[in-house]
Amino acid sequence: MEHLDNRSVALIRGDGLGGTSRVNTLLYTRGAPLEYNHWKNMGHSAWGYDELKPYFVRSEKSLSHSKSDFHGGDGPWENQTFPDLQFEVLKHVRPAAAALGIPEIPDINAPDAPPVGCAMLDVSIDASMRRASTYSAFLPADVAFPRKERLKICTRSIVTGIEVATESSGLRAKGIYFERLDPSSKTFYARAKREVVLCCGALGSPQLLMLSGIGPKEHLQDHGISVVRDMPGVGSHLQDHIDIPVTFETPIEDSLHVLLVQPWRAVSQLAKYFISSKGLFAMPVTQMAVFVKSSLLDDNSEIRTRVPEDEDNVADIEIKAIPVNGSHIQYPKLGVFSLLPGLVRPKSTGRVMLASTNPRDHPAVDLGFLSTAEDYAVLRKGVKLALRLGEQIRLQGYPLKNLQALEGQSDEGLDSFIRAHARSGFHYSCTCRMAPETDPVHPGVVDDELRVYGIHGLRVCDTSIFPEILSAHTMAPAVVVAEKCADMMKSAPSSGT
Ligand SMILES: Cc1cc2nc3c(=O)[nH]c(=O)nc-3n(C[C@H](O)[C@H](O)[C@H](O)COP(=O)(O)OP(=O)(O)OC[C@H]3O[C@@H](n4cnc5c(N)ncnc54)[C@H](O)[C@@H]3O)c2cc1C
Repeated sequence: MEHLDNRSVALIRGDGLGGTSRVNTLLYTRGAPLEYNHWKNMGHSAWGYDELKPYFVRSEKSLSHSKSDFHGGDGPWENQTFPDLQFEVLKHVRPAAAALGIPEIPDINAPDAPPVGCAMLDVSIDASMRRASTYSAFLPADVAFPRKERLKICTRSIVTGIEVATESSGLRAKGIYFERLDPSSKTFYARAKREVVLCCGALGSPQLLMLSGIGPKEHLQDHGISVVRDMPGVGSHLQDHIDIPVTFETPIEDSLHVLLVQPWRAVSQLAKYFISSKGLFAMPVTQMAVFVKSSLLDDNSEIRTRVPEDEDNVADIEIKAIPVNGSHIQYPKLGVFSLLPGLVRPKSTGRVMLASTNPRDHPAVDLGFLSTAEDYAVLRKGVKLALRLGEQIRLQGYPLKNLQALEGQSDEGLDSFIRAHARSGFHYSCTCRMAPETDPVHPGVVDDELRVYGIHGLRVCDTSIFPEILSAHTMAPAVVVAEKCADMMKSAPSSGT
């Protein structure tokens, strides 16, 4: 990436039923009501917090919070907090934050959660201490099997294109082409009786649209693809959270790395998990995070005592505390603790393009990280705050050693540290954005009912439709998009849209 000293950063996606929720960190956060109300104020009247809250509640079964106006108690998707901290270093995080004037937040998903605080996070792990992926929650055997006459699931398959026909009423998606992953597979065709719904994620959905001739005309022509519909918005406005790992050495016993260095510990912990559903394998990697709104920090990342009047009261920095190495630099045999300041309201945007016309190739992704100066300013404060938290943990008597050399804390020094260590937060969004197609800067791809402009019978339903990225981890908002999409499809006329 141009602004990361031309470094590449790793991107991850889960390929399987349940998508990336099969491999992710399972943190369940929703974002602030103000952010959804911002979507609403952008003109998407059915996408404000009050309109979406019933979908959050409908899908959720919280095992840690009482059922309420905003927490679900009967939904299919379980989550819980993990207040029992198994690593000493984690026990120091809340006191360290308190010493810096950062209070505890009892529930980060409460609509009135403040923009500064330290919170135990909800994690989508079920009562049996198993991963509650969207697959296990929403497509369990008792839902899938009774529907097997009308529900066909093709695993180990890849969609290679959408068939779009020209009818008297205009363009219409008629079905999809797909292949088995086996390289010698023939091509199959599935006809859509009503609609085609793309849910290939913010990297996959624009790729498939472009492979099908729907995207920026010049880019399609460069790849020799016949243009079905010129849509400059497809793949543009890619947004992602930017994480900067700040790593520290801990005693090996006090880091998850103990499982690598002492394999017998891994075996005994695994046995403990299978026998009693307890131990390290029953714990999420991330249990807590510190949230801060950068305008409430001064240049030394001290909390200002006088809070500026600001209606946009949403944290733009999230610092995750994890007992493991969060950086791309390897520290074999060391115990590592990381604080991961993440910029969760980035201004930088990138794009998804085709690398080739082969659907099995990954798309070419430019995250566009750090293409605006504003993002640097927030990240500097995030890194300084992480260092101050580390210092406080040491002041409490914990033997924490800095692992990365950071020459002073000048803007130049911090910026080069940020460039050298930035990594993806894996929250890719907005590449088929819900926005007017005529938006002069970032043209939209879908309307408020997630229908692709100018093509009947085609919707997109994943994080690519976000009009703007949220400060939340993106899995719970993706589920809400899916819940809402299902309702809109049920109420659509049977001839399709
Ligand atoms: C390592 C990691 C950790 C994360 N941790 C968290 C977390 O703790 N909390 C959180 O909220 N979010 C987290 N996320 C992000 C979250 O998982 C995603 O935002 C969310 O899963 C996005 O949902 P989606 O439906 O938009 O896309 P996905 O879940 O990515 O699903 C899209 C699916 O479509 C498939 N696909 C793509 N193209 C094709 C094709 N042509 N044919 C067939 N299938 C195709 C992909 O293989 C994928 O399985 C994490 C992500 C990663 C990578």
